Amino acid sequence: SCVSFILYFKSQELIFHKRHGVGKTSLLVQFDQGKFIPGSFSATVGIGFTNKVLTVDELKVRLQIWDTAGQERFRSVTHAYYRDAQALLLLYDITSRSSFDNTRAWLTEIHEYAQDDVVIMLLGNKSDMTSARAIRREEGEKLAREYGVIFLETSAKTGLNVDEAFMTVAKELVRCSVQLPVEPRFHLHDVMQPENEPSACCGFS
Ligand SMILES: Nc1nc2c(ncn2[C@@H]2O[C@H](COP(=O)(O)OP(=O)(O)OP(=O)(O)O)[C@@H](O)[C@H]2O)c(=O)[nH]1
Repeated sequence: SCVSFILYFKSQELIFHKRHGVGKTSLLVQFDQGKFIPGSFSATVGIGFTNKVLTVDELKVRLQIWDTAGQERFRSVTHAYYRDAQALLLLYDITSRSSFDNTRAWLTEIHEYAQDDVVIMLLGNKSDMTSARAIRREEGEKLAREYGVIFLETSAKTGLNVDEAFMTVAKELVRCSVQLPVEPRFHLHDVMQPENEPSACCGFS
């Protein structure tokens, strides 16, 4: 048995027209290939995606991860993808205050465009760059708490929490889809028993 989910991966960073990528592509490469390829990724243009299959409680979960351009000029393109995504990964760079400030704006925006039961994860990337850190871990945790979303600090370079981040999202997606009592979006009842207690895990709390 296999279930599929669409993940939408987003970051945004524009400083005086100079691009400072927060590491989306690097994080996906680390997740996909288990290695860090430094430097020189060409800026993501438009939208690309990676497919990964994870196993959650013996259930195969296919994640279709859409890597989207952070740049403002692609906004109208990327808005269309909010609606289809079951999970949103919002990435900021712990060495960049502006990338962190942007996440608050997205969290508000998501309310408007995303499905109500979307799983949201906030990720603070480049956690290996301790001497350049501009955002304390507690600030990330606080923002995540405020919006009721999951939070982790990651490093595409060292691989810290990279697998954990996607595994956490996959588990949450399975848990949330199992809990839909009336019209399950995924027919999981053959393989898993629905839990009795509904929880506020899905979507904004
Ligand atoms: N030290 C460190 N550097 C990183 C990390 N992740 C990415 N980088 C570096 O940051 C720069 C930008 O990374 P990209 O992966 O291209 O960023 P991006 O978010 O995909 O950029 P766009 O697709 O244009 O939005 C590159 O020089 C990477 O090598 C990390 O976890 N630690």
